[in-house]
Amino acid sequence: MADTLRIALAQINTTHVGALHANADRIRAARAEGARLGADLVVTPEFSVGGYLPEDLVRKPAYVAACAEVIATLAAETADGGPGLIVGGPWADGDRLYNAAFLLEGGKIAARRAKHELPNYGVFDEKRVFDAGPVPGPIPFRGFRIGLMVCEDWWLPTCAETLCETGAEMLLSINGSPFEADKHDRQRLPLAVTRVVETGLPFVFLAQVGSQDEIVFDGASFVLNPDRSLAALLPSFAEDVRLTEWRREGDRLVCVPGAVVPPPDTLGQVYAAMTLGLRDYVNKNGFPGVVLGLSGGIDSAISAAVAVDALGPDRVQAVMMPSPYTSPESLEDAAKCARLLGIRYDTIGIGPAMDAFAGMLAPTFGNRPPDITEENLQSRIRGVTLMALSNKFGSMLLTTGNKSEMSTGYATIYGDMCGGYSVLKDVYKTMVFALCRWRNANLPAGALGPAGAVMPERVITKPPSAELRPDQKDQDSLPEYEVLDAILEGLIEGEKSVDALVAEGLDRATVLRVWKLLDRAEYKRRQAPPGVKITPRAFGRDRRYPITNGFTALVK
Ligand SMILES: Nc1ncnc2c1ncn2[C@@H]1O[C@H](COP(=O)(O)OP(=O)(O)OC[C@H]2O[C@@H]([n+]3cccc(C(=O)O)c3)[C@H](O)[C@@H]2O)[C@@H](O)[C@H]1O
Ligand SMILES: Nc1ncnc2c1ncn2[C@@H]1O[C@H](COP(=O)(O)OP(=O)(O)OP(=O)(O)O)[C@@H](O)[C@H]1O
Ligand SMILES: NC(=O)CC[C@H](N)C(=O)O
Repeated sequence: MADTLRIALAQINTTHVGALHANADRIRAARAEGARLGADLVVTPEFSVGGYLPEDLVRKPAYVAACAEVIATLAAETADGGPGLIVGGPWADGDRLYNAAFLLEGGKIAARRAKHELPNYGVFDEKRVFDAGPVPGPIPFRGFRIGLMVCEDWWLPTCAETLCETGAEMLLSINGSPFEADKHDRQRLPLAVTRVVETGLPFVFLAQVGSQDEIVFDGASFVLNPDRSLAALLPSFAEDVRLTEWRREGDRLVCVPGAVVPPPDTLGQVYAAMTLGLRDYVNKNGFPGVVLGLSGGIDSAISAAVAVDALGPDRVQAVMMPSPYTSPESLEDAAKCARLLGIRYDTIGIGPAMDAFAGMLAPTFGNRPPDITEENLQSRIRGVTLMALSNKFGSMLLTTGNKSEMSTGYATIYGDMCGGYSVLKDVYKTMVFALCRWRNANLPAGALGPAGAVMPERVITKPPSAELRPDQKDQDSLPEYEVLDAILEGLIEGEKSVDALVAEGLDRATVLRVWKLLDRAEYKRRQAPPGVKITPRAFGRDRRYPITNGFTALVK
């Protein structure tokens, strides 16, 4: 009986959903690296061939057939005597379609395991497109019995328990686990410890890294030994192919302890997720870079910083678009921020367009006094201008609204909401302030931007203002951000009642006002660009509310 097994954990960015040949090349490179390290088995993440999350793409028979072809090719390549290979992808079996793991060994598909537990909550809808496989049994591999599971399988006890009872020597899960701040400490590690305690088996969590539309995969793969000690923790937000060595000790399989790379602190994780999300979105969709409006305010400053760290200064263009209400401080701060970041900075005044619209609309508006209409026009003129630059130069427009604004509708639809992607969509304003301070004090790993402060201090300390009329401040229209964000978190992430929030010390009238703002802004969010998921309840797939909602009027 063999006593040593070497498993390479390929924590890779499988290029993107549907890019099967590029994904296969990435898998091949990981297998070659595993072979170089002396691996017997190379493990790649959930749906590594097809790209994760495939959503309704799996309903296309052509996609499923193409995946099967690529998997067959990869299987044939394992006739070379090198390591076995675990990949993920769709498996059409008669009229059933599974999310499956495939063991490729000796030139063929040696085993398949269909995902048994299909996640159908949060961002997931797997019951809609996949059939559930049977509870898995262990797979024999070179003298060892491996308990292979596909992601959600290990989040519930049944599969691990059955694998243990049927003789598995280790639990090995391949994952596509979406990032949420602190998910490793808060959820994955404690749950993995539970599975180890329940079964007495070592546990491997092999995760993918990268981003697909709104979802970031943060990596942080790990191995737990039967005594619950952490034998390996791979980096967060970066690819890695790590060799793990397994030995039989009595009747147990144990992993030789290796490097443990803890995830960054919470702000570091959120910043890294925003950076990876934007980088992969822009690169996978083939944009040369991004353009954004730089107002001298905090939201556009941090968005620009993330863009520079994601793409490098040469791929980011900032545009200041002053109106008669733009303060000299904003002009100075925007220019200084662009200088600190080393990005191209253009100035395009919007006064002429404001005058043109005022003249065009005057006969129809008659003697109605100026109001929010004229404010929104400024925002829309900026949106049209930025989209013109995007059309002309091919860069994607980066939109800058944060979660506090998206929650309350404090943004102009077809105005500052214009754009292709957002890094702040799921970040509350209070966290925006903290992230700015964090970035000015830290150079994130892998960042393409400069070290040191990249946002002028005044951008962080001055009161937020949209500058759409003289002396306007956000707090003329909204509660203080500390109060607003506490209420929003309670209503959105907590689904709390008005009474529960009042019992926590919040003012009833303010809570009611925010509740109504939140409900009424649903129509804006449905038309908002996608953005990086950071919290357990991001707008979009994670939180699906009706637009037409009569319950709002009943809330007291
Ligand atoms: N249920 C519904 N379904 C579909 N459409 C609906 C709708 N309710 C209103 N609408 C439409 O939406 C329009 C109102 O929305 P919109 O035009 O956006 O305008 P509105 O929401 O009234 O105003 C925009 C708000 O955002 C603030 N703002 C603007 C720009 C930047 C910033 C900032 O600091 O970041 C803040 C601004 O001060 C103001 O409070 C209506 O005129 C109507 O056309
Ligand atoms: N004068 C300006 N020049 C360039 N872009 C602007 C200008 N004013 C607003 N924008 C764009 O519109 C977005 C919304 O701006 P606004 O100042 O109204 O609100 P904000 O949410 O406080 O954002 P910020 O903190 O970036 O100012 C900005 O982030 C920026 O991208
Ligand atoms: N892809 C999956 O099955 C992932 C589901 C799992 N609960 C997670 O969030 O990590």
